[in-house]
Amino acid sequence: MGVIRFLGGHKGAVALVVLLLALKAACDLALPVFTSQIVDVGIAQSGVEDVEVLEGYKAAGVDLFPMQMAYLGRIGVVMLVVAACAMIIDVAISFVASRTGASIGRDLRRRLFARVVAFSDAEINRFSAASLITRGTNDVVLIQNVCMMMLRMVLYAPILALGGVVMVMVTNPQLGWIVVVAVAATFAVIAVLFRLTLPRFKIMQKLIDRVNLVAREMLTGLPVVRAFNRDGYEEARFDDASARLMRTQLFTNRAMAFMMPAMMLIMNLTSVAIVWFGAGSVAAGSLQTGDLIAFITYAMVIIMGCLMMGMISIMLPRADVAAQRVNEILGTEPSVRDPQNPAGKGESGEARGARIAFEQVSFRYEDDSEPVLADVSFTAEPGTTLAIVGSTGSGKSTIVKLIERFYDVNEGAVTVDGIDVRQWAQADLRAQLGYVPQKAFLFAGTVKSNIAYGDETADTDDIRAALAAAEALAFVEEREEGLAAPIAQGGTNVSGGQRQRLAMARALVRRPRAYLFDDSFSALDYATDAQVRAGLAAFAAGSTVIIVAQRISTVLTADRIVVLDEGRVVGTGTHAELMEACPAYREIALSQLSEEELSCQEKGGAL
Ligand SMILES: Nc1ncnc2c1ncn2[C@@H]1O[C@H](COP(=O)(O)OP(=O)(O)OP(=O)(O)O)[C@@H](O)[C@H]1O
Repeated sequence: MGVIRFLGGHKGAVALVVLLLALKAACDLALPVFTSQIVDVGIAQSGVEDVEVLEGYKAAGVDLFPMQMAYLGRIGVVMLVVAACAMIIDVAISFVASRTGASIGRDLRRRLFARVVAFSDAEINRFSAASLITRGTNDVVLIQNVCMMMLRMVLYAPILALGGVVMVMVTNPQLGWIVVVAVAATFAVIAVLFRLTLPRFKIMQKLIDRVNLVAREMLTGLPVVRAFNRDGYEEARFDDASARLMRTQLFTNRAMAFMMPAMMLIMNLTSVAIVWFGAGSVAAGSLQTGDLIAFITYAMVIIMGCLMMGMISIMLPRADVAAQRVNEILGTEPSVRDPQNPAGKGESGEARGARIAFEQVSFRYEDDSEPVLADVSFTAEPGTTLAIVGSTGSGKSTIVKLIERFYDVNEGAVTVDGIDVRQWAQADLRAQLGYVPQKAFLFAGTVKSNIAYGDETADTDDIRAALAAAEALAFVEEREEGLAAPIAQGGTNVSGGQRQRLAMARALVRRPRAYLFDDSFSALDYATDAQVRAGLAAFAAGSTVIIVAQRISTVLTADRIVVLDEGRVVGTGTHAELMEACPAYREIALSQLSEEELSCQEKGGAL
C-alpha cells in the first residue's frame, strides 16, 4: 500500500506508538476484570475473596459492611489509576500521531514543490496546474490524515481485538460462538459498504480536480466572462462540476452514515444474545454475574476492533488513490535535466555577448504531433541584434523557449558559445540570459522587489538605471510610493505596456550576455517602442539581443533578421537584403508600411 510507505521514514515514531498502544490496550482490557471483581467479590461476597472465610465471618456474626466498603474503595482507586493511565497514554499517542502526520505532510509538500519547480513546461502542461494544486493540497492532507489515523487505529485495532479474544477465551469459551457470529456480521456490513463506496471514493479526487480547474479558469478569465456575458454559462459549468462532486460525496456519506446504526444494532444484539445464553450458566452457578458483564465488554471490544479495521480498509484505498497521484508527480522525471558533467562557466570564453546558434533544429511539442520548427539554422553573433519575424504561429516564441531550454530539441542543436544548451547546467545557462516573456508576468510585491527578482544583488541605482532604459522610470516616479509602489499578483494593477516595460527592466538589471525579447514591444505604442529600443541600444551595448517581433518597424535596424514561415526559415539577412530577396518578408513589410515609410524608418531607426 502506497500510504504505508510514507510511514516508513518515521520508524521511531511508529515503534513508540506501538508500545504506547500496547500499554493502552492492556489498560482498556484490565478495566472489565475490575468491574467483574466489583460485582462478584465486592457485591456478591461483601468484599471477601475467599468464600470459606466469608462463611466463617458470617457464622461469627462479624459486621461485613466496613470490609465491603474498603474493598470497593480499593478496587475503585485502582480502576481510577488505570483509567487515568489510559487517558495519559491516549494523549501521548495523539501527540505523536499528529506530529508524525504533520511532518509527513510537510515532507511531501516540500518534495512535491521541489519536483514541480524542476518540471519543464511539458510536464506542467501534462498534469495541468489545477491538478498539481489539488495533488499538493487536498491529496497531501488526505494522506496526512490517513497516516495519523493508521497510527492511532490500524495498530490499535488488532491489538485490542486479539486481547479481547484472549480474554473471552479465559472468561467463558462456551459463549465464544456469539462473538464469532458478531464479528462475521460486522465484516459483512463493512464488505457491503466497501463495495458500494470504494469506486466513488476513487473518482472523488478527479471531481475535486475538475472543480478546481473550472474555478481557476473562471477566476483568471473573469473579465472575458463578464465582457461576453457568459456568467450564466460559467455558473452552469461550475454548478455541473460542483453538483457531480456533491452527488458523489452525498452517496458516500449516506452509505457511511448507515454504518454506525448497523454496528450499534450488531453490538446490542450481541449483548442480548450473551445475556440470553449466559443467564442459564449464571443460574446453574457455572458462571458468575461479574464474568458475564466482563464477557459482554470484551465482546464489544472485539467488535469495535473489527469495526476500526473495517473503517480503515475503506479509508486506505481512498488514501491510496491520493498516494498514487502524489507518487505520479514524484516519479515523473523532468524531461529537461542537467547533464552529469555540465560545461564549466569558464569554457565559453566569457565574451561580453554570447554567440547563440541554431543548427538544423527540429522540434515538436508532442511526440506524435506535426513539427513546429523544421531544420532551423541561424547564428546570432556576439554583440549583435538578431530579429525573428514571421506570421502568428510560425514558431517564433518556440525559438526563444528552446534557447532558454524550457524544452529540448528533437533534432539538431541549440548552442551558446558553441556549447550545446543540453551540456550546460540549466542555472548557468539561464544566468547568462535575460528573458522577457511574451506574456509579461509580475509577482505580488513592489516595483523594486519585481525588478530585483532579476538580480538580488542589484542596488537602487542599478534598478533605476534598468527602469530608465526600459522607459519605465517616469511612470514609476509618478507614483507616490515610487519604487515601493505595490504590484498585485500577476501585475494586474499596472497597464499592459507598463507591465511589459517592468518585465524588460527585470531582465535588463541582470546585465546578461544575451537578451531574449519575446514579442515584448507589441504592447508599446510606436513612439515608446522607438524610445525603449534607443535606451536598450545604449544599455545593452556589447550583449547579444534576440528580438521576436510582429512589427517591421521594431526589427528594421537589426543586424540580422530571420524570417520564419510555418516553422521554416525562409529568409535571413538585413532589412535591405530581405526586401530584395525574400518575398515573404517583403509581403509582411509592405502590409504594415508603405515604401516611403519604410525608407524613412530605415534612416531613423534606433536599434
Ligand atoms: N505548449 C504547446 N503545446 C503544443 N503546441 C504548442 C505549444 N505552444 C505553441 N504551440 C504551437 O506551436 C506553434 C508555434 O507557436 P509559437 O508560440 O512559437 O508561435 P509564434 O510564432 O510565437 O506565434 P505568435 O506570434 O502568435 O506569438 C503554434 O502552431 C502553436 O499552436
